[in-house]
Amino acid sequence: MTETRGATVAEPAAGGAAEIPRLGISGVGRDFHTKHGVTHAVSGIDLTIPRGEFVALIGRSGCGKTTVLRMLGGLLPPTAGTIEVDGKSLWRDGRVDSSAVTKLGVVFQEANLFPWFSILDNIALPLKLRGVGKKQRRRRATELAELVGLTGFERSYPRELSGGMRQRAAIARALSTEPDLLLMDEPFGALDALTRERMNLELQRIVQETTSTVVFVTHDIPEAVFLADRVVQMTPRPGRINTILPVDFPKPRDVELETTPKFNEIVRALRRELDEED
Ligand SMILES: Nc1ncnc2c1ncn2[C@@H]1O[C@H](COP(=O)(O)OP(=O)(O)OP(=O)(O)O)[C@@H](O)[C@H]1O
Repeated sequence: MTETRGATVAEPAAGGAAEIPRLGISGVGRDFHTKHGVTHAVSGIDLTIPRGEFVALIGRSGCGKTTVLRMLGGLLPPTAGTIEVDGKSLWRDGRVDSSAVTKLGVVFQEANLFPWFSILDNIALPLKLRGVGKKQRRRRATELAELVGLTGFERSYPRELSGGMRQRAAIARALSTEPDLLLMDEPFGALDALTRERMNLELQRIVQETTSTVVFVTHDIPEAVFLADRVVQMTPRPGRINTILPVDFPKPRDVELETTPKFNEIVRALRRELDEED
């Protein structure tokens, strides 16, 4: 296990050739101008994420995690730096490149399903918006419902499902367009501990089956260590990267991992970093 402070970790290139990373973040910052003055929410973020990597973003409330995710998701333009998806700029002159944004899937804390659509229609909605024919999108949505363990609930409505099931439907919807990059902001934050543990296992399986690259925001340090290949810890005012911690436990990981001394040592090391901010 190596530790890197405030640095970009260069990725080893396969076969010696320089591989274009899935995500290249360079010098990214975001200021907010309000009537009370300027908030430097995020500053000098450098991070390179290769294909297939799972990166967890942790840090105290207000350190800029959501701001970073919104910039990566094409929802908020950076005021400094560049973001590249597969080597292509996501933002140009404050405007998002629509061809780059099609490579992204986003899941938030709230599932945000449409209550008047069935689960199948919710999952298929992004495909409908892209003009995919009814038969094809229903077939794909049915496959995705199976992938996230919702077979048998395709005709149900969101209100008839539990919070965990709704979140699984939201993940299936985000995956429907086969995104190259899945961005998740506290997706399991509203769930009880047991459901959250189950969702972590499910997410791990789904990510392995779809070979997705993931940026996952969480407050929960054990959750971050359980899921991630690297944990990126941010500090506030302005939000910066403080530590990048590789987590090299083999995958798939089992919940038993959380009882091992090495797992707890990593969790404690990250907690210490957060405590040092006080
Ligand atoms: N639209 C906005 N206008 C003004 N300030 C903002 C805006 N959005 C975020 N901020 C400020 O930017 C900083 C970072 O906020 P952000 O929501 O990204 O933090 P966070 O780490 O995601 O917090 P939490 O863990 O509580 O969700 C905060 O100081 C916040 O007040």
